[in-house]
Parts: sequence; structure tokens; C-alpha cells
Amino acid sequence: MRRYLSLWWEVLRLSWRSTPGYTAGTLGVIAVSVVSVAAVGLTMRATLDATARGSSETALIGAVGVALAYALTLVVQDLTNDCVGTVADRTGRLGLHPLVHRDINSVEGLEHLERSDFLDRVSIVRRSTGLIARSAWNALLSLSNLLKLLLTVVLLGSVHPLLLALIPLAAVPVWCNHRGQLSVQRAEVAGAESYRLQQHLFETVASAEGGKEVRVAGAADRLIGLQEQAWDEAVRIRFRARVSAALWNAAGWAVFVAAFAGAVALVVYRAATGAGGVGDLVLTVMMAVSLRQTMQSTVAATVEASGSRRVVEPYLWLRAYVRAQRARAVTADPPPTSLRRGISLDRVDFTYPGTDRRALDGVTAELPAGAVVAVVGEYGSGKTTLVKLLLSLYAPDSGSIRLDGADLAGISVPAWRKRCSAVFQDFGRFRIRFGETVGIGDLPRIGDAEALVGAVRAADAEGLVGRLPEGMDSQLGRELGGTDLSEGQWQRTALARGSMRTDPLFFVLDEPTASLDAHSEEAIFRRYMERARVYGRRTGAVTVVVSHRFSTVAGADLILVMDRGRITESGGHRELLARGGTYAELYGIQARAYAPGDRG
Ligand SMILES: Nc1ncnc2c1ncn2[C@@H]1O[C@H](COP(=O)(O)OP(=O)(O)OP(=O)(O)O)[C@@H](O)[C@H]1O
Repeated sequence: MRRYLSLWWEVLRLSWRSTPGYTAGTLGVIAVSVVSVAAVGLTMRATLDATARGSSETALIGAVGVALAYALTLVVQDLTNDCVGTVADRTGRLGLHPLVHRDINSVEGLEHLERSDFLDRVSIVRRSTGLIARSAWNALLSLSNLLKLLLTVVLLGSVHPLLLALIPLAAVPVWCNHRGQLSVQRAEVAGAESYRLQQHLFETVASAEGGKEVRVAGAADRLIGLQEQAWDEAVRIRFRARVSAALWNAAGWAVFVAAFAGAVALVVYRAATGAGGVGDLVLTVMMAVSLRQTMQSTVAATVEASGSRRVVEPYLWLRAYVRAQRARAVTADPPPTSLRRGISLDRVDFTYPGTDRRALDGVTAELPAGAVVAVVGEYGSGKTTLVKLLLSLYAPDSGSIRLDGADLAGISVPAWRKRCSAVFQDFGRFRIRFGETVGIGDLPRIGDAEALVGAVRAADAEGLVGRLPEGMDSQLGRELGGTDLSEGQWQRTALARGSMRTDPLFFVLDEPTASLDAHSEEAIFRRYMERARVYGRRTGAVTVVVSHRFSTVAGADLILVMDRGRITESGGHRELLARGGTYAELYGIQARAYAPGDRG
């Protein structure tokens, strides 16, 4: 409960900051709604009692009071919902939405983006910032309704104390609703995976990228069938939970309505047998009517507040996760300014979240300072995973990675990343201006024209910039009114981005030329090897090159051969050839395949 109270308090403060006028207005309307309920009954009783006494002047003033109080009740009844809806919506969009996005993006590493439990919660939170804000206002509405209830019961209790028994009985529908909402909440999480799947399939079929292959393969109907299946599954799970919630709701109400009918009968009987006055009778009827309304809205607001558990719980979980990550970052050390010994891996194991096969299995290796290290191996042997761990995108499950003996786990992730440069096979296609898409490789120098030109030159992408309509300022992406690039051009852009930092301690080239022709590939590799040597001499930087093309890695100082998550061979090119193992065999196969005379 404390977690909820602190969240609601935070949301109300956020409401105040993001939309102070609406917040003040809504608070005012809620306060008036509390007072107006009692005002109607009290003015009515005073009017009738005055009439019975024959005091016409007081009766007239009382009648004006009744009219005003009643009009106020009607106005605030309508206004409350509108105001709460608007203020919650604005707080959700203006205050909470940016906070949630900042939280999600501030998490280091990739692990959380591939953990299905994280994704399920994030997808709920992302769509529900308005509901989270609404939950705080609903809690406030519940509180104001409780006050109204208290006022109503005090007035009814002044007629007969037995009516106070209505308070505990009012808890029955609240509990039943809460019970039903729990099953709705569980269903949201259980159906989130099917929901994501259907969304992914829909986007695959509908997007230009995936749609091409899907249409050529004639697989659209099948994928749409799968999407409908996943959609049905998601809807079925939610529907069942909602039916069960409705049944709980009805049962709770049945209990309360029975008790309420008995209470009203008692008061009417007392009035009829002369135990109460005319004013008491009218007060009872007025309060009975308003009690029913207040009870209804108390239950509705409480149920809505507790029903929002399905969105609030994931949000609280996300915040706790982000805080734990940040707390870890605060105590971290900076990375060394240069490497003297190098990077070592000691019995590193790693399994991707949600899978049960080790992607890295007892990996031990020494990557000497200043060295170019090539990692080769079959598809899926763990090469990219190894690189991801070295970049702190994931942490090892066991074993350690050390920089000059210091455990990478104790080093600040953002500070380490600032000393890394990487070009990946599955590079990003950032559809912004060309200069920006390169410049984000080193944010502090994103506006440094000289640095941009240098990076573009390193990636041999000057020709590409020359063909763009506005050079470095050209917008990329046709759907954004810009220019479309080919795969090879996107890859050169990624290479340029990876060349922005000029003093990395760790430089990664993970299949950086897979989309380039053989001629460009060779030229680029030669150029980047020279670059790697410069880094190595300057700071002892380690360069890791991942490649399927053995000819490109022959010049590396150290070659690691991977197979099913393990390093099976390591050494220099000549040494591995002389050993006659996997490397020698694969090298031989490729050398023959690429030899001009052997080609068919
Ligand atoms: N995000 C992920 N979630 C789950 N499993 C993954 C993920 N990424 C990779 N894997 C699995 O981990 C293993 C190693 O993958 P990795 O990408 O490291 O291989 P690789 O040698 O780089 O392959 P390739 O040469 O195709 O790039 C594979 O079995 C792969 O299926």
C-alpha cells in the first residue's frame, strides 16, 4: 500500500506541475461535491421543520438554500468526471509519458529489451500512462467519496444508530470487485505475449521491408492466419477474465442491496410510527438516495483505483528495476584511460534470457593490449554474443571479463561505452539527417564538421555524400520526405558512425562489410585494420573483428575459433594452419572457393 500511496502522491504532484490550472480546478470541484451532498439534506430538514413551526421567513431562506445546494450537486456531479478525465489525460501525456520513456531508455544493456517479462510490462505501461495518472485521481475520488459516505452515515446515524451497520456491509461489493479485477490483471499479463505476436505479424505483413519477402513467398495468408490466431487468443484470455470479474461484481452488489433495502425499511417504519419528525423523514429519504449514489461511486472509484493495479503494478516494477540499475551505476568505477595488459575473459558463461542453451560456454581468452583479434566460426557459434558482453550490453552469468585486471562488472557502463566504437552486421538505419546519423557515433562532436568529414572519409563514403541532394544535411528515409539508401550505403553510414570516436579502448567490427561488394570489402578492411593499429599504438586499444571471410582475418594478431559457444582453437594464422584443425580446414575450403581458377 505504501508503494501505491507514494506513487499516487507523486502523480498528483506531477499533475500540479504539468497542468496546474486543471489540477486546482479539479480539486475545487471535488471539495464542493463533498459538501454539497450534506447541504441538500440539511437545508431540506431545516425548511420542513421551519414550515411545521410556522416560521415562513426561515422556511423561505431554507427553500432557497435547498435549490442552491441541489443545483450545486447536479453541476459538480457532471463536472467531477469531466475534470478528472481531463486532468488525468493531460498528466499522462505531458508528465508521465516522457518519464516512462526516459526510464525505459535509461536502462543499460540490451537484456531488458529481450526479456519477455520486461517487455510484457513495458508494453502495458507504454499504452497506459493516462490510466496510471487516472489511478491517482481515482484514489482521491475514493477518498472524497468516503468523506461523503461518512457525512451521509453521520446524518443517517442521527436518525437511528442501526443504520451505521451499512458501513461494513459496503465493503462486500468492494472486495468482490477487487477479486474480479485481480483476474483481469493476471489476464493482461498472460495475454500480452499473444498481443505482441499479433502486432509483430501485422507489422511484418504490412511493412515495406517485410512485405516484399512475404509477397514474393506468397506467405501473406498464412501470416495473417497466424496473426488472427494470436489476436483471438489474446482476446479470449481477456474476455474470460472480464466475465468472471462481472460475476464477482454482481454477487457483491446483491449482498449490499439486500442490506440497504432492510435499512431503508427500518427508517421508514420509524417515521410512519411517529418515532421521527417530518424533517427526519425527508432527511432520511434524501440521505438514502444520496447514500446509494455515493456508495455506487465509492465502489466504482475504489474498483477503478484497485483495477488500475494491472497498469500500476507493472509501472512500479519498472521503476524498481530502473532504480536498482541506477543504484548500481552510482558505485561504479571509471574505465582505465589506456590499456596496458589488455582484456581477459575467465570462464565466461552466458545464456540469453528466456532460452536454455548457453550462447557462451566457459569462454577463457586473453586479448592483448594493442592487438587485432579475429573471431571466426559457424553461424550461431557465439561470436556476436562475445562482442555484446565485451561491450557491456549483457553481463556474464558466471566468470568475469577484466580490463587490465579490473572487473568490467564494477566499471561504469556509460563511461565504458564512451571508450568503445562498434560497427555491427545488423546496423541501425536511423532516418534522420545524414550528418546526424553519422554524428551520433560521438555525440559531443555531432556538430563538428571536421570530425564528420573524417568519419565519412574513413568509411569511404565521400561519394555517397556527394550524391545526396543536400550533402550532410540530407534527410534520410523516403517515408520522411528524404532519400532512400541501399543496403551497402546504409552499411557505409554505419561504418562512418563507428569511426566518429577517435580514441576507443575497444573497437568492434562485427561483419561490418556483409552488404558491400568484394572489392569494397577488401578496401574497407585494409583501411580499418590500419585504423585499428593506430588505436592500438595510441591507447593499447583492442580491436575485435568478426568475420566469415577468412582471408580478411589472416592478418590479425590472434584468431579465436568458436564453436557452439566455446573457443575451440586460438593462435596466429600460420600457427592455426599448421595445426591442421577446424581453422585450417575452413580456410582451405574458402581459399579454394574464391580462387579464380576453381570457380565453375
Ligand atoms: N537475442 C537473443 N536471444 C536469444 N538467443 C539468441 C539471441 N541472440 C543470439 N542468440 C542465440 O545465441 C547463439 C549465438 O548467437 P550469436 O549471434 O552470438 O552467433 P554468431 O556466431 O554471431 O552468429 P552469426 O555468424 O550468424 O552472426 C545462437 O544460438 C543464437 O540463436
